[in-house]
Amino acid sequence: MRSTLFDLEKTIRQRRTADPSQSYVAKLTARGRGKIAQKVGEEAVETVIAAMASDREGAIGESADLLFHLLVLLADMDVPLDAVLDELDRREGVSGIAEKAARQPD
Ligand SMILES: N=c1c2ncn([C@@H]3O[C@H](COP(=O)(O)OP(=O)(O)OP(=O)(O)O)[C@@H](O)[C@H]3O)c2ncn1[C@@H]1O[C@H](COP(=O)(O)O)[C@@H](O)[C@H]1O
Repeated sequence: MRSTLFDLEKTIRQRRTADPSQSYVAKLTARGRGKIAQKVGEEAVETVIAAMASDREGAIGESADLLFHLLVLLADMDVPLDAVLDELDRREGVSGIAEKAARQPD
């Protein structure tokens, strides 16, 4: 899983400067960060809609679209996927309930 995402991250970084008529990544990148962010939002909503319809295949496809567009956005911000995975590693074993309680002692 990690290598699939890393391979895709590498491809996306290479394709950013390709010919926009030949590359979706280049075309979307040329439209600006706002458009990339909008696509991430759209794919997130489509994933939620598929989940709420108990559409398993739909949720898989929309989740792939979401991860892909998130990687395009991270590349545009020059944030390496490694940084996001490191953050998840940092959180490993820390219960979300305990973490929230530590943040909000009341
Ligand atoms: N994983 C993907 C991937 N997932 C989804 N998509 C594209 O994302 C687009 C989303 O389509 P939409 O209809 O939602 O969006 P749109 O119509 O283009 O845009 P709007 O109408 O919303 O403005 C489709 O064109 C999909 O083909 C992807 N395009 C590329 N990749 C990967 O990125 C690599 C590089 O792609 P290119 O940059 O096109 O060479 C490919 O080899 C793949 O590995």
